[in-house]
Amino acid sequence: MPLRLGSIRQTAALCSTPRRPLLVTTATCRSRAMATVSGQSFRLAMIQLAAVGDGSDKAANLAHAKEMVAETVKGGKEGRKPDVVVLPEIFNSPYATNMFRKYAERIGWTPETKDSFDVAKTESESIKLLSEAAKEHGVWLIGGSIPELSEDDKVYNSSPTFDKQGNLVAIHRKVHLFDISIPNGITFKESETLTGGDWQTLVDTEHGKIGVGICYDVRFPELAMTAARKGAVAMVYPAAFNLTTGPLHWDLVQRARAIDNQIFVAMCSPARATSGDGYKAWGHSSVWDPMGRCLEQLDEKEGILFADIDLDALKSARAGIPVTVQRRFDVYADVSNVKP
Ligand SMILES: O=C(O)CCC(=O)C(=O)O
Repeated sequence: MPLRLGSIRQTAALCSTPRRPLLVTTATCRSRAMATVSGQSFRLAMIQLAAVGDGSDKAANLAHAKEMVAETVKGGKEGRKPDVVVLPEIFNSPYATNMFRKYAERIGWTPETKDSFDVAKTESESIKLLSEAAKEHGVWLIGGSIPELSEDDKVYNSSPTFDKQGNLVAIHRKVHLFDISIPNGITFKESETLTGGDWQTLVDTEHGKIGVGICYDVRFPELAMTAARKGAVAMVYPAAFNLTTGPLHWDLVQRARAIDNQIFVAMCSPARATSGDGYKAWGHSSVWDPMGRCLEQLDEKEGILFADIDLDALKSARAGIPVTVQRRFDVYADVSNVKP
């Protein structure tokens, strides 16, 4: 009998790179499409956050996230403050299709109005809290994801990114909804209550462009490929795989996106719930380098992961295996459709 999970979702590193300063690499593809990789190496931290209790108390989840961001900026054992901090998918609400609307918040940000967006005026308590955390600690914050209620009354699974001053610079609305049914495994249908987003998210930081996707988005190679072709040095996915597809695919999809595109790939999961009949996340938040090596990975428990994103690794991966200049668009189509 397939497990039906329509209703609820909710420290230790297993596998380790020195930092280097500025790098500018130019990669050319045969005939067209040039991607310029530039930026500074940086330290990434991901918080594998545990839901508080059964995950239903939004205020408690938010307070815990705030506490964990404050802990993370202390920089772990090495005491080195991260530049970019990431939270997991749907961290302020249970992960359940019938809960999203109840927990959804009006944010009021759109790509068109982003320059006039004022955090102080948003109705969203989660956005206010995350913005304050980013500003207080002076870090980039990819704020996991939260259910968002749009002006036209649709609900999205949305990942907000804040700069070091606390400005909300991007929102990625999960593009590919998690609708799957695996016999004797898991059935989940986000489209019961969610709408898919309709833009790609690339965040310009002083460290380089970072692409943001959410969980199931990782299964669509085109999203990562086009981000890389537009110059992204990393794809970061707040995520929450499950106990069926996690052991099979979690590592593989990240390695595949990393190797194919010669970029860093990171996925940040919630910690696995230890009780209750709610969604059980795979955990295992991890970071992979452009050669497909695991830089750091957690187990299933709550924890904080730190990884150095050394942009020289992009240069050497692309020099050693120069697929970026070996493509044969005279033989097959350039499906990325990214123009130089
Ligand atoms: O792709 C998968 O196996 C899991 C995806 C997922 O859990 C999600 O999109 O929330």
